[in-house]
Amino acid sequence: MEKKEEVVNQNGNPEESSQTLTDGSICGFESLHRLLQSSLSPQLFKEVSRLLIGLNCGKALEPLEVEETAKGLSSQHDFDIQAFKFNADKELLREPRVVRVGLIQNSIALPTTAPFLDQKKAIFQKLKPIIDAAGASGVNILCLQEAWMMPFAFCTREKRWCEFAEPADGESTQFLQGFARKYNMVIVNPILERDLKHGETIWNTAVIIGNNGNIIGTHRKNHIPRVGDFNESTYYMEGNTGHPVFETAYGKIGVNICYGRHHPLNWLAFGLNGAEIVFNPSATVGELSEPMWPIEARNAAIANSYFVGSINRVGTEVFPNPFTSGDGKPQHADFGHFYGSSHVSAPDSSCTPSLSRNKDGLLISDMDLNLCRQLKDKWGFRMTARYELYADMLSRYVKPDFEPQVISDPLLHKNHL
Ligand SMILES: NC(=O)NCCC(=O)O
Repeated sequence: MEKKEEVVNQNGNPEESSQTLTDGSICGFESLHRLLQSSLSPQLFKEVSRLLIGLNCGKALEPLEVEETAKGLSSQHDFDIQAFKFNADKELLREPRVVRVGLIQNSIALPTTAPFLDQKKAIFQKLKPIIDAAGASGVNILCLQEAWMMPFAFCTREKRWCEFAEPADGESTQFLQGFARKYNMVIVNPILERDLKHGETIWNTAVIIGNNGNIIGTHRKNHIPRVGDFNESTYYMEGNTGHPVFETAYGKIGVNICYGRHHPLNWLAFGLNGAEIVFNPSATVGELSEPMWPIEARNAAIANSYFVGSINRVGTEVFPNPFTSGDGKPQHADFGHFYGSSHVSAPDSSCTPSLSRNKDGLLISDMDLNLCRQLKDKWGFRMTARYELYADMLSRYVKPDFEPQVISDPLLHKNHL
């Protein structure tokens, strides 16, 4: 993205103009990475990048050439494509296990006032060329954003948005099954699920579609936000599927849906079940969580010796009726800006630059899954974790008679005067 005309304050620093607020950019740049690249000398940028996004096998992450058909689709349909390669060290007894992973971030396609069926169809249409670009690029595992098949209406608390919920084998899954077969691709399909066999209850679910177009299984979001406008508990309950890891043709994958990323034990459980890649399909806004976004994902990748694919939707979704969330803020009709910034984090603490903050995009990453075990061997986190200490602590903590282990200074309340 081109740098926009900059508004500069008296100290010579760029100032937030109304333009930067409304177009979702950072002072006219599509991402922090691009801002730094454009503002620093090449030498300084290299050094800042080393610290900010780390090194993979001692080197800056390798960019990959984007495939021609995919390039054509991206310019025709106005979405970004970026591609990178995570290497692992060469091993003597194992061949490299390189998997190509795709993440898609997007805005909704029609205003939230349009008829629901039109909105849904328009999102499907919008996604089609982006998924085709992933397929043409040879992506093996593709993940979409949280509840990609609808506007993220959970701020409103209006029940009519429940109409978007669909069975795990419903329309969205059927739509994606075609691509899975066509491109021999595993697809992670995060939807608002209606469970027909259990009284039509609603869940926030990821359906895992195998590369033969079959449904391998589902995972339901474990942790539900009750923060700011994220009134999601109005719509669905805490998941009942545990922390499944799905063994696919291309690797063992788990899905930690959105707000679950704030819970280290949630990440841990997917790791203990053997995940090599954990996807974090999300919907979150700048004002609430942007500084946490890159840190939590990278920390999870490091602590659990797996790759993390973080995806966030893009844009500002305005709803027909204003709402409040009991936080004293004036009534408003949107969540704020969904800041995109999808990226991949690796167990060696490297990560890709983020996709744009304000544009649809496809991020492609080749990852040698051998890196997971190499990092386990190097750092030994699994071996030094002392799980038994924490199992004991937690089993005591969940009992009603738990007493925190606090040793007070006996002189704490003594009057020294
Ligand atoms: N969708 C969702 O869980 N959003 C919560 C906001 C956040 O965790 O940043």
